[in-house]
Amino acid sequence: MFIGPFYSLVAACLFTISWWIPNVLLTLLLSWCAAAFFAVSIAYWRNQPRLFRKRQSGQLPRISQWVFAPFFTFTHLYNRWARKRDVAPPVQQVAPGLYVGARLTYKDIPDLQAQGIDGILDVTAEFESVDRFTQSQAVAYLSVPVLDHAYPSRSQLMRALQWLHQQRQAGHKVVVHCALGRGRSVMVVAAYLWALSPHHSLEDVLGDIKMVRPKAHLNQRQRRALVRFQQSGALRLARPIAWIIANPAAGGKKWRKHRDYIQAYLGDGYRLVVHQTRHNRRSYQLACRAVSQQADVVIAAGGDGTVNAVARALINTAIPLGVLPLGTANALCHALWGIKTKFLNIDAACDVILDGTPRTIDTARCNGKVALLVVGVGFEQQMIRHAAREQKNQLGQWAYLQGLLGAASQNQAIDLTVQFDHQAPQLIRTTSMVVANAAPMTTLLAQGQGQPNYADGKLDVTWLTASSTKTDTALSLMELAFASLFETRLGRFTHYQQVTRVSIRATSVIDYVIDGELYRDRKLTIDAQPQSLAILSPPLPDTAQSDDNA
Ligand SMILES: Nc1ncnc2c1ncn2[C@@H]1O[C@H](COP(=O)(O)OP(=O)(O)OP(=O)(O)O)[C@@H](O)[C@H]1O
Repeated sequence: MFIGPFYSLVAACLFTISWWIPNVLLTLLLSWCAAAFFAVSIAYWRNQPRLFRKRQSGQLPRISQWVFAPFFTFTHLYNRWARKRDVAPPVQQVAPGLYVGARLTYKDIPDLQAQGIDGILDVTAEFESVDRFTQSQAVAYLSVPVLDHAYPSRSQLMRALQWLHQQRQAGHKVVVHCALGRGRSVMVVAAYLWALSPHHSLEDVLGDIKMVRPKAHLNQRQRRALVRFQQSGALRLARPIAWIIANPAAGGKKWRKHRDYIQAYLGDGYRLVVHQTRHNRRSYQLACRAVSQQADVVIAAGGDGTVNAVARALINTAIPLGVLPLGTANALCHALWGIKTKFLNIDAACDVILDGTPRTIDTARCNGKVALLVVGVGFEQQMIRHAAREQKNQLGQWAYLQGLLGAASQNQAIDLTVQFDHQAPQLIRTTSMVVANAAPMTTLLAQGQGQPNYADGKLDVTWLTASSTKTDTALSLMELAFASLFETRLGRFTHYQQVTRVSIRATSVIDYVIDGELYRDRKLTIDAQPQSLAILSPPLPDTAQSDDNA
């Protein structure tokens, strides 16, 4: 998109000029302009309309008005110039009771009143609303701030559509306006008309708008975003239903602390049904109920145990899983979206659920139970046994490290008969065997060849050579750390194999762990379940370079 680079260039030019000007006052003035344009360019690069802090009332805070005054002055002057050149009326009806408009000023009020328009959907981020209009009881107003040439987020669009639909059903006449009534407003109106007639093509919908307003034009990014939203089911007129299944004990009782905030945040985009768990079986039962009642999204709020129990009910359904990482380690989120999820940011986690796109990942099945992360025998199981709830409440994620050190210092070897796929069974003496579907780098015992790929349809099996000395055990853990950091296997003390099925037997009962929960069985059979779980993930950045602006 050219707008971000354009404002960066303006900022760079202004900085350069300010550097050469001998007058201190002028230097300060130009530096201020440059800083304002630079900040705006960053907002454009990141598609972040929040920079201006436009309020729900449509007003811009005084501080924003001052800080970004050079930018606002520029946009006002450009808008006035462009509107003067425009021969088309600023507001035009494109469907019964639905209008597309340019930025509204006091001069437009008589026209709006004459047409009986009593609803305004303002999709500008950079202009204040006409307060006489928005503060009137008789006029419904909604601000959905979007940057010029950009497109709304999924949650913004869903909110806009639901509001538009409510207004239209209540018999209001509504104008959707942006700066010039060409791009942003057209995109929202097109989304609404497409939601009303989903069997039409986007070209049909845009064609209808263009018949009335020929200058209506979506740029490539807006078009692609609209198609993406339509394909992912975001163009709906009723608020989707999300079930939240929350574990109040997870992660040192984080749910209790953040519950109200989360409900208010997600309540913007979803009708919420909230349940608290008592144990994992209950989480699973609740998730099954959500599936049978056709929830649109089921959100697990807690740690990996809760996520696993909820996911179990969603495997091979079309209902996506949302995750609020309120547990201790939340290794799945770490594996899927990176280390940043370790530093809990409620807003970001909620945004993924509001704006995220469902992505399908593999899962595994072990003796009929679901594994999203790992099935572990030996050290992994002993580590989880050590990291009991009180430990996790006291030490947080350090409880797992303490557990691993405890297991490594005991260094207990076990004899397993293991069969990989259709190979002949082999006897393996080991201190740790981990079968991984997904595992972040912190799940050290699963890093035989670096982080497992959770979308390759395969399971990654890592095991350690049973060693008689603790030094060898320490070296094998270091070898895994190396593999994890450099995605390179040394293979001196550790072994690795990629399979789709593995069976493990022992002479006695096997203690094992699945995603942090402890189990016992005589024999384990673990199968890869390729592409079996849809999970809401952060939207992919729009990579397209071309932009033929609207
Ligand atoms: N209301 C509750 N009170 C106590 N325990 C609960 C409750 N609800 C669920 N549990 C138990 O909590 C465990 C799952 O915890 P979960 O994995 O979600 O959090 P965590 O252990 O803090 O995080 P992580 O697994 O990411 O480290 C399960 O054993 C489940 O039975």
